[in-house]
Amino acid sequence: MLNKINPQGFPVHLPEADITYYPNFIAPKEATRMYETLLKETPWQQDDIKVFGKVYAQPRLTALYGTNQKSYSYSNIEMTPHKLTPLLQDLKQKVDTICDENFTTMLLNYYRDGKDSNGWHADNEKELGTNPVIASLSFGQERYFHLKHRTNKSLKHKILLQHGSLLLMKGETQHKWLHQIPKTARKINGRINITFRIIA
Ligand SMILES: O=C(O)CCC(=O)C(=O)O
Ligand SMILES: [Fe+2]
Repeated sequence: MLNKINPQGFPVHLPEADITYYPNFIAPKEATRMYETLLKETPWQQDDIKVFGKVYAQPRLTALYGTNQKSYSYSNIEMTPHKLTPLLQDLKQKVDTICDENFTTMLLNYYRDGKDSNGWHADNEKELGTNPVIASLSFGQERYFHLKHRTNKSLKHKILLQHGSLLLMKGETQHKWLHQIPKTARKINGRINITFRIIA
């Protein structure tokens, strides 16, 4: 199945970041088949998160998968990984190949509609090590991915993450920049995103 990826990537030119966007990483028809499978076979969960001492239901559904049993913690949530499905193994192989990495951990996010979102953050948890490599695969509804520099407020950027695309962030990106998927008032369909991470 490794022939099915399109390795054409475009650098996203931002200071103190190392980001590449592969708009057609997976062909649309195959990406649609994958979306349907992920939607159906994933044990989606909705966790509570604590923000400034108040408890909220996270505005999206998630699931964690891993090649090891190492848990992943963020926003006071600790997740233990499920074993990879055949589809996730295939996707990991494709993403490992293009990134020249050996990812261990996949965090799946399901944004059911425009009210689901992911607030400003960086993927800089200590289990990811320094300068973590994060690869992000998108399926379904296109959503904007916003980036803002942590200290230079004039530096911001947005990327429309299309169906079947891959976004690769590495180097100092997580230390210097924050990212989010904002809510939208538009009436939109669901989107599934998979971030590939390495937890040693
Ligand atoms: O949904 C996305 O594209 C981003 C997900 C994300 O930033 C994360 O899971 O850390
Ligand atoms: Fe993130």
